[in-house]
Amino acid sequence: MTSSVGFVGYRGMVGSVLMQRMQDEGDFAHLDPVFFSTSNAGGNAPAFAEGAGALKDAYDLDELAKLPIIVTAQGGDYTKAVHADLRGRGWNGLWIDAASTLRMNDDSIIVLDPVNRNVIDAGLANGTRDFVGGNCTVSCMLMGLGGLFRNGLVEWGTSMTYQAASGGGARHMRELLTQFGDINTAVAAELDNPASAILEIDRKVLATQRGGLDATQFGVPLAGSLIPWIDADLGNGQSKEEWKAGVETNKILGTSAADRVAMDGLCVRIGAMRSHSQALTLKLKEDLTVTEIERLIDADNEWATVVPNTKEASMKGLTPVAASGTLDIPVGRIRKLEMGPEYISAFTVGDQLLWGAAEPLRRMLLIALGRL
Ligand SMILES: NC(=O)C1=CN([C@@H]2O[C@H](COP(=O)(O)OP(=O)(O)OC[C@H]3O[C@@H](n4cnc5c(N)ncnc54)[C@H](OP(=O)(O)O)[C@@H]3O)[C@@H](O)[C@H]2O)C=CC1
Ligand SMILES: N[C@@H](CC(=O)OP(=O)(O)O)C(=O)O
Repeated sequence: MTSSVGFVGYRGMVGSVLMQRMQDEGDFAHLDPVFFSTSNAGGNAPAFAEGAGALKDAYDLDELAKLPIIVTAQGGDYTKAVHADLRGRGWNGLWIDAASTLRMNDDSIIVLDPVNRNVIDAGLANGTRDFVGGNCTVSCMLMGLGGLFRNGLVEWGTSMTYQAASGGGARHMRELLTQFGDINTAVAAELDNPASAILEIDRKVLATQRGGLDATQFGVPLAGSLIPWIDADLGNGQSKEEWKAGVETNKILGTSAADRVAMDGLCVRIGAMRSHSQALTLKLKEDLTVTEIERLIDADNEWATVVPNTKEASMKGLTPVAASGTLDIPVGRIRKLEMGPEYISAFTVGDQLLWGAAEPLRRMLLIALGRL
């Protein structure tokens, strides 16, 4: 007996990665998918879902309410527009969502089952119906460093992020590539001539960045530069992305107020395509050896992988290029800092469309279906 599952946002960036993972793992054999669209109701369901019928209107509450499980990667505006009304009319199904809208509600759980399966199971048993994927940097950090956090070894931490263009969505990725291309075009003749002066090339690049690039999505040029602010301005000097590090980490871990781990830092957009990186400083509660720290990280889950703290291994295995498209979460640059024996550094990279977005949703669906 299979369960019907509604999918909203299946063709967006997170939704596409989710669909691909579900096809790769054969998940559709265990459910009857119903696809929804906000823009093309009546159109064809995706080709991979043979027999799924026409796309339904994602704003049609009657259609949504027929389903025991809805998975959405459509975005926060959609969640705001539909979720409360659906609940308001008595719908008691499971809502599995990629957007941040419901994350910090008391009656929702942030899903990252390799880290908080106990919280998810308890929630299901106690009647929780809203399960939300975490912020991408938070989820990737906890997948990598779960061995330290879950053993209660972290007193506080800072996370300085290097976030890829894909965190903004498909149009942001296209804009970054277009900017790189336009910069290259502006100095193509000089690059072809080995005798041309590098300062002249640099001057032309800067002039193009300052006046000749389309920056509609990011607001300012990203190619050859960076943007030290992600998400909304909270008005207290902190960005919303930075705020999420503290509140979401503690909610996922289910820490009590007394055990709260202070997490804060600066979130920065860089010109990587996909995969978020972060440099961490952690104050541990104990003076552990680096060997013991590495053992705890490696042992925590099957995806966290310690990269030896050498130049060669770091350059090869600890980059967005190495991590993108994989479920691996490499963690490297682990060493004691000058500040004292409990202070360590670490650097981790994770594909924020996989563990940072689609994979926790996919696994929550499998848990709900009793398959994980
Ligand atoms: N990007 C990321 O790294 C992460 C994103 N999230 C969250 O996931 C949610 C979805 O994000 P994301 O997938 O990036 O959003 P996208 O903008 O890629 O997709 C969202 C929706 O846009 C519509 N759409 C309009 N034009 C197109 C087009 N040309 N191609 C594809 N879809 C189109 C689709 O709806 P329709 O088919 O109905 O027209 C689609 O479902 C957001 O809430 C985001 O915050 C969470 C973690 C990480
Ligand atoms: N804000 C993230 C992506 C994202 O969608 O995060 P959230 O799900 O917390 O809104 C980024 O831009 O890299």
